Amino acid sequence: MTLHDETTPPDAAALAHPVSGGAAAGSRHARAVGNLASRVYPDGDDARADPWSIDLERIQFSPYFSRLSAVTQVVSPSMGGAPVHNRLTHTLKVSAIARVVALQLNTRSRQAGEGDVCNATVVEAAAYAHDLGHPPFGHLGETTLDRLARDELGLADGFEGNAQTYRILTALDVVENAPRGLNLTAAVRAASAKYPWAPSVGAADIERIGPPRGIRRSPDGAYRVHKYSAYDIDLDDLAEARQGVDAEPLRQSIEGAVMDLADDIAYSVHDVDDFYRAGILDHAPIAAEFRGWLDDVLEWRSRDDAEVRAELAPGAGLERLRRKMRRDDPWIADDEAFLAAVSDVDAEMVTDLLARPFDGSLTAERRLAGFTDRWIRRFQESARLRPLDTPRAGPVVLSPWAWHHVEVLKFVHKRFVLSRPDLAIQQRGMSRILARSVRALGEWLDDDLDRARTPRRLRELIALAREQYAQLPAERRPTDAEAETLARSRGIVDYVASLTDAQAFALSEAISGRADRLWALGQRL
Ligand SMILES: Nc1ccn([C@H]2C[C@H](O)[C@@H](COP(=O)(O)OP(=O)(O)OP(=O)(O)O)O2)c(=O)n1
Repeated sequence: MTLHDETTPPDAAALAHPVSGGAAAGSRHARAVGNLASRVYPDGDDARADPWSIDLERIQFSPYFSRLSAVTQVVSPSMGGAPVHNRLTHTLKVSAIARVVALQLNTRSRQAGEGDVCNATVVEAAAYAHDLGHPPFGHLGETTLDRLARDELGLADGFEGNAQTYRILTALDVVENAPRGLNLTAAVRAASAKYPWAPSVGAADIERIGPPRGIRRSPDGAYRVHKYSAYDIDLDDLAEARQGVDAEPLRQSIEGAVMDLADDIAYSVHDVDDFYRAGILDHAPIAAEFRGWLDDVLEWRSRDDAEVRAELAPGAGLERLRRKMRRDDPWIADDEAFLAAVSDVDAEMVTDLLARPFDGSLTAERRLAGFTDRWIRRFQESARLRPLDTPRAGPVVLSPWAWHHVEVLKFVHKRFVLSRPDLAIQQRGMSRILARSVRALGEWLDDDLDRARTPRRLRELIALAREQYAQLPAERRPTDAEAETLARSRGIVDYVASLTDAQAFALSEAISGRADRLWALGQRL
């Protein structure tokens, strides 16, 4: 069985389903365009070109965007060795994929006699923006900064890469004619919010539709908000942006949903590419895992959960994945689709690709390019509009078949790359580097005798956060003393989060007394 069966275009009836708040798909932009294009501050630039292209340009010209070339995707680009994706090369691919998905959705909609369903330039802008908030060292940096923010700095809304993206767009980055942020349109800001809520989202709001992806109910009944696109001080900006798009509470806009699935498509394929090239994806253990599951599908399905959780034999990882998908996403999980996905990945990736180690030859390059092109195209073509019948999915989704294939590819990466102890040990070191920098900056700010020499940018970031806390509505505004502490904390986190991997290394070493790192931070300090 192959993916091809399931990449047929969605039918006209599917396209006519209500999306984002019940509007007929084709009428959405025509009706709301005034609000979609609104900016927080008056902006002379809008006379120059269409507002979405202006936003796209602002993001592409941002120093936060250039910085992504020196930020970890999975492993740090500053480590040398085999070339791997960094957050910039990843972003470029997400945006190329997202644009094609958007255009395909529009073409099919027009063929079905409807208008466009999404704005391709807004989709592209959101894709360019989507990872701006990734801190040094990628996900590891995100977890470390979140822990430090909550446990040591008193920030109840922690640190989250998506929320940091939104903060950069709307508060930290600058354009000439606005006091803060890039002054983007409501449509682009809303589309950049993959998880359109803050950690303070109320249980009643969650219960209205059920917990979306990024929010989980824990055994004590409370909701844990793992992913979110706004900190408390940026929430009003997000709420205002979302008034301009007709997305329901806790639901992505159509353009945001396209960006989200393009992200999944991009990394599920290019992570395999990176680690196959680097010689990290060993054929034998991966083939054993796939064979171990495929040779005993019925037997695996019949075993009880506790047994499978403890099982070490090859195949157990895939079985745990199957159970997790059924548990978390019963609206789409399907045993036949899972079996097809494991069989296809086994045939096309494990047997065709990994069995022959990458040797740098043009033949190997062609084989890899064929694999990448084929899978990206299938996934792209499978994207379709979906009625809002589950809180776990946005208004645009991958087909069930493509979704299972993406999940199996991600599994290979998680199981055979991310869980390696050699990667883990290095990440533990990087975590220490960030913790050292955060603590040392805090001590410096507390040093009455030397505070005046702290970096000007750090003090400006603190002042910005202080101003934002002071502008919160009375019922959410902290006291002046609390705001002072919170602003200091948010400023430190903003400062460290916007370093590149190499700058984070240099800061930590310089602050620990390594004399040869004196100029390594450049103008940053
Ligand atoms: N513990 C982890 C988790 C993920 N990754 C890598 C694998 C992918 O290349 C990329 C995925 O992370 P993204 O931030 O791009 O996307 P997600 O969809 O996982 O998260 P989010 O929705 O928060 O963007 O990061 C990693 O190195 N370590």
